[in-house]
Amino acid sequence: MDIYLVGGAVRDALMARDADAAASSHVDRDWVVVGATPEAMAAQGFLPVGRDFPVFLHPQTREEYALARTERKTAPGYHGFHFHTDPGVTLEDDLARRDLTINAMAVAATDAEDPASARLIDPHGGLRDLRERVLRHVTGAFGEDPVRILRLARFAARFPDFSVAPETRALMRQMVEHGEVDHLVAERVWQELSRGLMEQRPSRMFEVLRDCGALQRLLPEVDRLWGVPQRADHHPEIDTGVHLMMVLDMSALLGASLPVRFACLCHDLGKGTTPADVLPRHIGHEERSARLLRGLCERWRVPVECRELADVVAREHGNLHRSAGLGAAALVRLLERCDAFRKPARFLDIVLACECDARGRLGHAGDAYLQRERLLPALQAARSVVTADIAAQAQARGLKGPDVGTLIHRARVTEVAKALGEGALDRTP
Ligand SMILES: Nc1ccn([C@@H]2O[C@H](COP(=O)(O)OP(=O)(O)OP(=O)(O)O)[C@@H](O)[C@H]2O)c(=O)n1
Ligand SMILES: [Mg+2]
Repeated sequence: MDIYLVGGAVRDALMARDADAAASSHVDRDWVVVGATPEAMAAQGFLPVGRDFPVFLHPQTREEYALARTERKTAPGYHGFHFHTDPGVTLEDDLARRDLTINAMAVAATDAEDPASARLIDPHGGLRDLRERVLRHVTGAFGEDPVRILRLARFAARFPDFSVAPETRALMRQMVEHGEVDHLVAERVWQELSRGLMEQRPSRMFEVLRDCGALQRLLPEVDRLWGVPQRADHHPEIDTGVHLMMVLDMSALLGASLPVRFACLCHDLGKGTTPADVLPRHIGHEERSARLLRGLCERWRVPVECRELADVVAREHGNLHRSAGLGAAALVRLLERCDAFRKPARFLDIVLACECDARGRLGHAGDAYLQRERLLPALQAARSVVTADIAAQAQARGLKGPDVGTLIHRARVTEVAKALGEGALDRTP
């Protein structure tokens, strides 16, 4: 049997060489095995990944070794695949079924330590596309797997200076028109979207998905934000979709976690359903965002941590932005609504998402989020209240649940007022 290194490890080694960077340290190496059978793999100690899937794990390194295969589509969507492997399937056959030319290059396993100096097996011009910074599909096989649209969009977010080849754009549009993305399963969609959100320039993923029409099918709540105006005094970029992309890229620039980036993605969904006669104002968009968010999260089975952060950010981002004008009592109420006393670490995520929102505006990227300088000391002061002591005293006086809550609230307001050097009364009506 002959073994080859393929995919990301080869691509990234060549990119690092071209960039004159240190050898790339691609962690996840993918291997192709030519001229073997499942039985021969098992005899060598490789462990099958699934029953009907020609992929094995190396007994020591646990890296993936796939038998060279061809694929045929038998039904729409992600599940309808038939694999064909036999010892006669060549490396070239296997490379031809891959998604992008830059991912369809191989080197012999004996050269795997230094792929950039090895003899490259590159039947589809992957190296040329890597140098010209083009994402191009390999063959019509791309059209058989709609997940590849999402993968391509994710690679665009990872390699933001790459463009999409015109024929690949056309193919993706055609796939969307034929309803291919309507059969995607939630797990795969969320997997790719979440990875793309974590890349260097998340906006590129959404631009690519929007361009081919996939965004409209997968995330219509996001897609319809383009063309929706906002007040120019608050939002010099005006367009809500443009603003959203700036917020997402700011979240990446600030190294935000996935829940924060997802919260950024969803914070303004409600602006897409603002009645036309109210524009460019968006009164009450927070509540509408939260409702649209619920549907989106159910559709794509978004994990609860992302969902919950996005919900509170959608509801409260405007209140955090306006918190400079709040007195101690209103600040404590805001902190309570954010569940900041039980989840102080999560409150930092809420503030960070709001910072991305504020700085994701034309001309505001360099602003400091001054609200933080008041919100965090307020939280710290309020947390200094020992709730157990107040509860014990209250119980000794015969007080019950809601009254205890009121006493704790008042004590927090007092502490916040002291810390901010203000009276406890609201400054705003
Ligand atoms: N739907 C898919 C999934 C994977 N591949 C092929 O399998 C390789 C390995 O897949 P994966 O590890 O997911 O991507 P990498 O390109 O290795 O990128 P990275 O691991 O850096 O994310 C890809 O390069 C590509 O050749 C494909 O053609 N179509
Ligand atoms: Mg890989």
